[in-house]
Amino acid sequence: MNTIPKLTDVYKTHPLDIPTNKNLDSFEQLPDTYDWIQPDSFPSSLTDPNVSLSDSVPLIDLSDLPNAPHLIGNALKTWGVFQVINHGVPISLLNSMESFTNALFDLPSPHKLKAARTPDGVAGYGLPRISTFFPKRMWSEGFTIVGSPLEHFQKLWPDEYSKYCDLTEEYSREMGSLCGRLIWLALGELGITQEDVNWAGSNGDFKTSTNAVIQLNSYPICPDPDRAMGLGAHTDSSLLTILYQNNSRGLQVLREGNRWVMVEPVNGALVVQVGDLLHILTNGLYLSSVHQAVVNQTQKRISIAYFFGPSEGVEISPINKLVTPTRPLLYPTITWTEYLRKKAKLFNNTLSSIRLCAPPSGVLDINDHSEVKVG
Ligand SMILES: C=C1C[C@]23C[C@H]1CC[C@H]2[C@@]12CCC[C@@](C)(C(=O)O1)[C@H]2[C@@H]3C(=O)O
Ligand SMILES: O=C(O)CCC(=O)C(=O)O
Ligand SMILES: [Fe+2]
Repeated sequence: MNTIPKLTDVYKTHPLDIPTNKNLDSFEQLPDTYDWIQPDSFPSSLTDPNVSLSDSVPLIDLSDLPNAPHLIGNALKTWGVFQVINHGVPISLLNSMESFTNALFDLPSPHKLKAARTPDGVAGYGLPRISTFFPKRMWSEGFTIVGSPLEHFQKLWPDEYSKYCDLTEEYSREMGSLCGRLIWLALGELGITQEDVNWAGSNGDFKTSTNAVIQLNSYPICPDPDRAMGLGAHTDSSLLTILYQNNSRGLQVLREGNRWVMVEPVNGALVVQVGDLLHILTNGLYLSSVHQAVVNQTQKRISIAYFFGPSEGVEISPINKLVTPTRPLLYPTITWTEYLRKKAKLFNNTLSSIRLCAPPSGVLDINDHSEVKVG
């Protein structure tokens, strides 16, 4: 019998030793290794007067029925991202997670390194794996949680680990149920019902058929933010990602493949982004959001990403109903672990590498944007 590869084992075949950042707070000047010079070749609405400021990421009120589903469908077809309010996740829980995230990154460096991610592991403290695809260092640090964080939290907080375990568990539960709701609203807009998604579980609650990864990000104050980059341009591999960025700017999304738009923080709002697997599931109809995080000189920033994806054994392929003569099958069948393995090698070229035919117009080809110009 074949054993199904575990999410925590995806990088076993492709280990990478990524050095962690020095204490970034100690720099008064931007070291050359962090100088991206031109972070990207696209104009940004912050710096380029020709980029319209009215072009902003849709903000959707989830309690606005009957309009919300249609607004979500539109946002995901044209942007691949929206912000949501009245999402049902208690604000107090978001605040607690934020305090916890700050507490984690405020620990002294040698202490954080007790929970360092190993070269062949997924979970733990360190620079995100994608940093190896960029010639310069990213101005950030991260902590990845897959399954139970118990072992790592015991090392970080020998006395208080259990309250932090409970907190992340509650956060996962709330985010998971929000993701389930959002996925059905989004798929409903494409005429998809529960019968069309055989892996969603008997009552369509995705409970046993999904897996989640939580990524905590920290972006210390940067002495020269225009030359630095917090997290380089990428798409998420998930089905859906829910990002909490509280009141701090930094997240930018690529609009129509040619300009960066800042996702302006809205109190209590969550950012919802399409990941590569939902793009595959919808046969390219929903756009996988290309995004990056920039840094600033005035306040440190944290963000919390919740990646919602299918369980280890679940095979994702474009939903039959979304394959038509005018919209031929765009992607093959793939599991999350298989996809992550490919992504570890091909990064922003992964989607196009598995594509079965040329995409219809409207499907963003992130291929063209994977190259970061330095110098
Ligand atoms: C389940 C996931 C999702 C991962 C890989 C693996 C664990 C960590 C996630 C992130 C977190 C930071 C950005 C990203 C782009 C990265 O480098 O690591 C994400 C990546 C992905 O969405 O591809
Ligand atoms: O910090 C942010 O705003 C973006 C984080 C992100 O894109 C990620 O963790 O995948
Ligand atoms: Fe991301």
